[in-house]
Amino acid sequence: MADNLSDQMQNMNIKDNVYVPPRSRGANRGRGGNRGGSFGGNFGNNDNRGSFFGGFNNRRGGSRGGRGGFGNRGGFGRGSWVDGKHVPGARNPKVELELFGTADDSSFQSSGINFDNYDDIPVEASGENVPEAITEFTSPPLDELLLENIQLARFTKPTPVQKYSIPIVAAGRDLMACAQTGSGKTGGFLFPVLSESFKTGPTATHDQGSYYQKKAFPTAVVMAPTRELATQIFDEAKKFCYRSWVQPCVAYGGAPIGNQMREMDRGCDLLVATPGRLSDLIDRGKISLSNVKYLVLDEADRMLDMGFEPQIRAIVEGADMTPVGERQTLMFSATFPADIQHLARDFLADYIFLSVGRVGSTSENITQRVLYVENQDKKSALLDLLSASEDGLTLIFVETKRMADQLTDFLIMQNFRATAIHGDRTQAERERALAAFKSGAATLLVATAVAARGLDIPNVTHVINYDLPGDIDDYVHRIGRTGRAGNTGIATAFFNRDNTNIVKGLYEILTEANQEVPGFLNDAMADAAFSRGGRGGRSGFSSRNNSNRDYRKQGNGNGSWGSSRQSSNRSFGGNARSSGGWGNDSASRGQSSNGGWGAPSSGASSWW
Ligand SMILES: Nc1ncnc2c1ncn2[C@@H]1O[C@H](COP(=O)(O)OP(=O)(O)OP(=O)(O)O)[C@@H](O)[C@H]1O
Repeated sequence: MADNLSDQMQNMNIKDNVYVPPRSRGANRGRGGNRGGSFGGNFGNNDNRGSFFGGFNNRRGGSRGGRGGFGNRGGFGRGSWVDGKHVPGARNPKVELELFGTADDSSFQSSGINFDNYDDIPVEASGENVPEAITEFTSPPLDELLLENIQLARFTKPTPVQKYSIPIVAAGRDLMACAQTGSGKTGGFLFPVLSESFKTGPTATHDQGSYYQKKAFPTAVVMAPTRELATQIFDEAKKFCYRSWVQPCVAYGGAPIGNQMREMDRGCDLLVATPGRLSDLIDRGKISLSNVKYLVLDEADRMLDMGFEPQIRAIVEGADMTPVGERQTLMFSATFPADIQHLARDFLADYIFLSVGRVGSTSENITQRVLYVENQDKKSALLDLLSASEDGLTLIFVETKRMADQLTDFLIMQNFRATAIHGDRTQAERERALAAFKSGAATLLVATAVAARGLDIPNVTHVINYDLPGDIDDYVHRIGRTGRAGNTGIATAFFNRDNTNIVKGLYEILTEANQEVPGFLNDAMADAAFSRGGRGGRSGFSSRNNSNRDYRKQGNGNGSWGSSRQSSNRSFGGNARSSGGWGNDSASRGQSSNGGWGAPSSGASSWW
C-alpha cells in the first residue's frame, strides 16, 4: 500500500521535493522547477486535478459498521472475587464477537508484515535490578484468564514494550516507558496491571459513600489526555477484562456526568479518565483514590506538560490517592523530553526507565516525505496528493480549529468525503466524525492536535501534515497514526519558511529513521548552523539529544546505569542511527544538486 502510494506520488508535480503549483508548471518544466520561491498569484487551478492525475477515483465504498452495541459495560462475561479467589464468568460467544471481532474484520487492527521486525529494535532498561524480559505470552507469569483474552484478541507474541513491562510490574516496580507509536503501549500497561489484579483481587474498601451516593474505589486508574483516547483505552480494557472481576469504566468531559456516574455504580475497578472529568468526580465525592494500586499516565509527557500538570498534581498529590511507594505508577509515551522526565520523578519511586528504540524516534514502518509547499499552494498540493492516493484513510493535520473547518468545507466542495475533529466541535460531533472515519464513510479526517496522540485507527495509510506543528515531538505522534502494529504507511509534510523552528528536529528524525532528506532541508540545516544559539526549547535548533535516554544517565560519562541491560545490539535505522550526528553520509542523501533551497532566484539560502 505504502509503496503504491509512493510510486503514484512520483507522478506529482514535484521537483526536488518542492511542490510546483499548477500556475507555474508550464513555465518550469524542463528547468528543474521553481523551488519554493515567491510565485505570487492566486490559489492554483484545481481543474488540473483531473487532467494530471485522472481524477479522484479511490475512496472505499461501504461502511464497515461500528463496534457499537456492546453497552458501556453490561453484566455479560463478568466474573467475581469470592473468598479470596477469582471466579471467572462464563464465556459468551455474542460478547466475544462484539469485543474481539473476527480475524477478517478490517475494523479491528491486525498486525502487519513488519510486526516481527519489532524484535530487532534495541531495548534499553535502566534502573536498579531490572527484571528479565519475557519472550512469549505464557501463564505463568501471566494470569491464565488474561492469557485466554490475549489469545481471543489474536495477539500471538508480545511487542518489546510488553515483554519488559509485564515482569517489571509483576516485580512491584514503577516504570517510565518510551516506545514508538503503534508498538503496543496500551497492552504494555493493561496486561501487567490486569494480570496482577486478576491474581491478587481487590483491596478491601473502607467507606462505601452515603446512602444516596455510592462511591467508587478503583484499583487501577488510567489517565489520558483526550476523550477519544480515553474511550479507546476503555474499549481495549473491556477486551482484556472479559470474564474477570475487574469492571472497567470510562469518564471524560463533554458527555453527561450523570450517565457516567450511573455506570460507575455498576462497578468501577479500572477507571480510564481524562484529568478534568476525574477532578470533577473527586470533587463530587463520587470517586475515592484511596484503593488505587496502579496509576497509569498514558501519553505521560503530554499529561505532565504545562497544559495538564497542575491538574495531575492536584489529583495525584492533593486527593486521597495512595501515596508514591505504596501504589505502582506507570508512565508511557513515544516521546519523553528530559525536562518532563525530571518533573515525573515526583510521581515515581525507584523506577525503571525503558526505551524501545531511540526515545522519540519514528517507526521505520512509516515512509516520511517532506515537500516544500508555499502557504498559498497548500490546497492545490493537497488535491494533487489526494488524487494520487488510491486506497485507505487519510488523516490531515492542521494547526487551528478554524483551518480544520475551512479545509474540510473545501474538500467537501471538491467532492471528497471529509470530516473534521477539533476542540470546538461538540463531543457528539467529535464522536460522529471519528466513527465515520473509522467506518470508511468519510475517507478524510481533518484534525487538530486533538487527534495527534494515541488514536489507533486501522487502515490509516497516509498522514498529511498540511501545517507542521511547532514541536518535533508532536510531529512524531501525528505521523504515528499510520504504520501501526507492523503495518506500513506514508507521512507527507508540507514545509516552508514558517516552519524554521522545526528544521533541526525534522532533520534528525528523518536521518534517524533512514528517510530521504530533501535538499532544501539540508540547506536549511547548514544555514541554521550559523544562526544557532538564541533558541531554546525542545523544537527549533535545540538538539533532540536531551530527550533520547533516561535523563538520570545524563552526565554519566560511560552511559552505564547499575544493572542496565541491552537486549540487542542490532541497530535499526542503519548508519544514520549509529553515527548520530548530522553531516554524515546519510545526511547527504537526497541532497539537491543545485544547492540553494526554498530561495527562488537569488540562490541565497539564508532567508531566516
Ligand atoms: N502483542 C500484540 N500483537 C499484535 N498486535 C498488537 C499487540 N499489541 C498491540 N497490538 C495492536 O497494535 C496496535 C497499536 O497498539 P497501541 O495503540 O497500544 O500502540 P501505542 O504504542 O500505544 O501507540 P501510540 O504511541 O500511538 O499511543 C493496536 O491495534 C493493538 O491492538
